[in-house]
Amino acid sequence: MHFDLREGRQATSMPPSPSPAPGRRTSLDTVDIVVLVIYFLLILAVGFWSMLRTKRSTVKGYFLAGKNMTWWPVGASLFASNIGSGHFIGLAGSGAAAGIGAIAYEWNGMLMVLLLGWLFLPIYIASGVVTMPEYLQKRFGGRRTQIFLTVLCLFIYIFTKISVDMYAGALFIQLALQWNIYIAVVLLLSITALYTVAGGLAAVIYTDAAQTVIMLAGGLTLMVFSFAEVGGWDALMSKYPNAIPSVRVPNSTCGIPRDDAFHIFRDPVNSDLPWPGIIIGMSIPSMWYWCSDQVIVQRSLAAKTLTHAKGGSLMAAYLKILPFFVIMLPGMISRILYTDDVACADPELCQEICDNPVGCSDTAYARLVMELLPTGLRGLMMAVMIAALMSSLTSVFNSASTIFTMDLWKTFRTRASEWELMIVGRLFVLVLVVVSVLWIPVIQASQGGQLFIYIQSISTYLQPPVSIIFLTGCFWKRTNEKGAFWGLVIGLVVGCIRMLLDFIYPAPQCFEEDDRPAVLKYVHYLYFSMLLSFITLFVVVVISLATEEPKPEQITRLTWFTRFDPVEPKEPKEQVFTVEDSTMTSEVNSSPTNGMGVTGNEEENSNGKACHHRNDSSSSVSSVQRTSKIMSAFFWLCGLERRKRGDDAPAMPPPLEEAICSLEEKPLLRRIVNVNLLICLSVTFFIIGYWA
Ligand SMILES: O[C@H]1[C@H](O)[C@@H](O)[C@H](O)[C@@H](O)[C@@H]1O
Ligand code: NA
Repeated sequence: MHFDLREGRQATSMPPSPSPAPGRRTSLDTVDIVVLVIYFLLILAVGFWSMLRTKRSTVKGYFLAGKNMTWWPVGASLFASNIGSGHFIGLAGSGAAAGIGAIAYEWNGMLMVLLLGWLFLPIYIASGVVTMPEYLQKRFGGRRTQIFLTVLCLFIYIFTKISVDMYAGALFIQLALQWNIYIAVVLLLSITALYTVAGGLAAVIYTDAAQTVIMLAGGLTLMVFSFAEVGGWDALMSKYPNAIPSVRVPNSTCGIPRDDAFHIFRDPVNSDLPWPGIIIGMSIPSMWYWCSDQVIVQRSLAAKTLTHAKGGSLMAAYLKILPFFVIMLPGMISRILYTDDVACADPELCQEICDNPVGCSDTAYARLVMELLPTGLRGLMMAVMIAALMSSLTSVFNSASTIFTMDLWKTFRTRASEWELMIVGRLFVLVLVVVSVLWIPVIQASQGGQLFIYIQSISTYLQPPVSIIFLTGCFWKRTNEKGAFWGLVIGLVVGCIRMLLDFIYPAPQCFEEDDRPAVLKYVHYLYFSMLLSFITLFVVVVISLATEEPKPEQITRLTWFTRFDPVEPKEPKEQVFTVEDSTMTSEVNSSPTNGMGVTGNEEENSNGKACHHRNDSSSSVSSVQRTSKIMSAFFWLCGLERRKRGDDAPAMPPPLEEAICSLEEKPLLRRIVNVNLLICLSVTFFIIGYWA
């Protein structure tokens, strides 16, 4: 039995290569479908298991499953949220096109995820925030920085995460099965929707762990097959430089592999990834990704204790060694095996082969899957791709709708009911999806040859100003609201100008003259990242110093140096809650004895001071009890509610993970993670040094 949904035009233009590969399969067999079905059942099972599991434990609001997370689900979830289909397609494609250079992004991430655990997370925990825009709100006061950041984040998600992963996933399906790309997108989206509904948001972290296992199992299998096919490690090293396509543009270097293919650090002036840019220019956007973005930080905040969060960081860092072996090297092997197609260097030929005149290197991974793997394993790889895609999309959707409802909607509609928030959160995901699908043609047109480079260059234009704001906010007490806000605004204007220019003047192909404006021609995007960071930093520092000092409550427990400060009483307007007692109502505030939340059942933090939490949705707790049974069942299914008979769990996610503000760590465990930090850092520097 064969499942064939080929697009006519595609199919006819398909056998383009001089020697049409005879054994090339373009559809899945029954066995593959069976494997896929088993995969879905497994994920659903894990989803339900974790829903039930979290349901039986304490009921402290929707995300509180998170407060019990140990290091391994946290680490796996960090990894799974990070590595998406964009990485599988993009990293392999960049490997095929330009060698190992782009792996610097992954290995740089290893350092940044450690930085999160050891430097940034303690501050976020101490501050008791749940979202990153909320941190800025507390640290700087006012609303405009918070709102600005939220909107910006949502744009970044659309441009660099959602649309890219959807495009890559669809591209994979299209290449593998020759389905129409839009059928593929719709299919992927419905699967993700199904999964989100059935698995529920509470289950995201555990299913992420399962997705990680599948991604690694499938990826490693393909790696073994590709190394076997090419003839092992030495064959890869010796054959790659000779993987030159037979048809090339005459008198050009097009199609010839780079000399520095096996080096990460490349010429500072004439290369595709200049080394000073790799060291500094890459670290700043990467710091946004790992240390100040909701998608990642939310996972770490879900850890039981600071030590477990650090353990999660360590695990994610170790896992991030793997994409090099599992994705990038196979991509390079693909170029050796299918040189004429994957490394095509003639625009017309490329157009025929993969519908893209600029190049076909991004087909590298899919090509391996379809040519090398036996029936059954191709189904597994399909599952891998879907796992990569879904584990990233669900995390992004989750975080995006969290910040949209909490940091935007609630700011403008302070009296919004649970219902309203719930509907808004859901609808918003829909909006995100639609906008992202609309963006896909732009990616298709503008990615040039390498999808991975598209992701990273867009990131470079939007993320550095945010990193600088968080960096200065966390580590320089003098930073104030005006400095931060204007730094962000000016930095972004500069970044957006460059981004627009990039869209207007696409990079020339290898045989074309570079007649772009000088800012594009001479300032590599990694250098631009350095420049942009510097401009932002300059604005932040100058304006902060020229204006008034931040108030004490904007510093206490909100910077590195003040993270152990005693908890200050909150402003009386704000409802103060203890962790245990989520049913307290507004009377709390009028009662002088416990109005500040200093009651017996509070956690002690490392100073022996009480730590309290704000619960935003407290006012509607009672209305929840009135919700009908059918609706609760519906909510439960949608992952909107986690409800135990007799409990008054709020019906809506927004209580979120209650902040864990204790920085306490057990001395022994602390020593263990610290020793591991040293080991992990040594490993990181070793591999980077080895491939330098
Ligand atoms: O996986 C990488 C992402 O694709 C990049 O955008 C990040 O900047 C980098 O840190 C990550 O390691
Ligand atoms: Na993923």
